[in-house]
Amino acid sequence: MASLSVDIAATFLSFTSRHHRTPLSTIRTAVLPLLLRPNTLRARSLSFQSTSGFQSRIIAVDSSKRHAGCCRRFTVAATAAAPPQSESDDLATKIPPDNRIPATIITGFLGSGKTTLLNHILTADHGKRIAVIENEYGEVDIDGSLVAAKTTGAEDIIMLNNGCLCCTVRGDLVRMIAELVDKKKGRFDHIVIETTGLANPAPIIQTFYAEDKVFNDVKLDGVVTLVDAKHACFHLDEIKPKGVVNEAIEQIAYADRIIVNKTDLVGEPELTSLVQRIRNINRMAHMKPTAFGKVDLDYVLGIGGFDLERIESAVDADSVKEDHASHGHDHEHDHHHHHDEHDHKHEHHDDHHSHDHTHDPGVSSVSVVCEGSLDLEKANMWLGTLLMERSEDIYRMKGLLSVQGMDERFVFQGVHDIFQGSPDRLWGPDEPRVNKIVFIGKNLDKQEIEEGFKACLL
Ligand SMILES: Nc1nc2c(ncn2[C@@H]2O[C@H](COP(=O)(O)OP(=O)(O)OP(=O)(O)O)[C@@H](O)[C@H]2O)c(=O)[nH]1
Repeated sequence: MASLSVDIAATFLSFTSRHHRTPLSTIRTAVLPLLLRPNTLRARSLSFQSTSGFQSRIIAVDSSKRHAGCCRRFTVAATAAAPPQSESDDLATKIPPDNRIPATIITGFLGSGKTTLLNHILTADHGKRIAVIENEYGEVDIDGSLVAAKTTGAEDIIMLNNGCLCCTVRGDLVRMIAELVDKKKGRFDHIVIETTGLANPAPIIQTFYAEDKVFNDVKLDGVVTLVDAKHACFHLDEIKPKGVVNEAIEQIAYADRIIVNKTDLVGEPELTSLVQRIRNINRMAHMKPTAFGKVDLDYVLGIGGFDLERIESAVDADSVKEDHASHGHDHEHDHHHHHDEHDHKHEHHDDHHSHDHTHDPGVSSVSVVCEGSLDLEKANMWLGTLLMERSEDIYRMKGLLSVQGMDERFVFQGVHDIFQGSPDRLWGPDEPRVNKIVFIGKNLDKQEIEEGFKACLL
């Protein structure tokens, strides 16, 4: 398994070093398939090798077809002239220039304030025309929950009812985005997707890469997670049966922006401890405490959380970005809102009263910052093997690397088995070649990651 992984990473990174003068806008992205299941090894291996003459490519795995071992391939615009290398090249397509419509995922546990934030976005004066996709269970009182949206003219409000985006409704999401784009392109500037409180964001994120209908027209701008300052610890502490995810933790782990909401209901010590706890899970996200979802709009829209061009700010692990300025204790509202007030019926919905204050989320951030240049082969071996063996546990990753022989910085980001990397700007003549990587995931061993990474340095 390791050698295949090495092939994949080596092909990719070697490529980038050969074409290091290609501007980022031309070679924007490559997504490598990391192999999760032995029965998919062969298919993906063959398809990858058949593209080895290409300048860059995307290979995206449709996770809904993972069991069947299916994979699809795209090639980048810059490679359009390359002749087909194999039968499967008829699936080749171009990466569009990045004027795709941005989409923001708003997630957060039940009652954390997602709709409140959405209403704030829709009523704020930002001049953007926003299409909203709502994912709710059962009958939805659209009049009640999105009054502001209706009256202030969200371009479209589409309901995805009776299911969770993380499972049955994903196909519907793809269809709805495709339909929006087909019928209303030009009439809206941004898509906002509000998930149910019990959704795991990963499959929704993957939809933006694995589904070409979506990928060609829409780019994921970011994941915004609402955290209920009053009840979050309760949910984070919840022990789930083996193999069942704690959605509250996952929603934090995948976030680009975390809004710690309902600060009017807690005191400073409670908030400080929650903020620290969130920070332990996700060191990359920006975090802002507030009440009633009141944040600046540019905090949640246009954040470029998946843009390679913006990796640097995310991997700057030392810059912990809490903004206490907006911590509003001046609100006197007493909306004691508990998740039990919701009557969502879903198979993931466990008995919230059974928690026992054990605190072992197992999800954390690990960052490594070190100066030096990486040996390409060793780095390939290490990264390839890590992703091969641990991609299910690695929720998000971002990195900025100095590779021996490359004049540019190499930036990458990923979500599980989706990996994107590209040369970035040139290193400055006197600029220290500092590598920075951050992984957010389950059961990460900081020492092992740090030692493994440092062993790749020359
Ligand atoms: N006190 C207080 N109440 C809030 C705040 N933000 C939202 N609420 C209230 O909390 C309740 C739930 O807010 P919603 O915006 O509906 O939360 P949600 O995440 O969309 O809820 P679900 O979709 O049911 O998961 C509503 O009654 C809001 O008015 C806040 O900052 N402070």
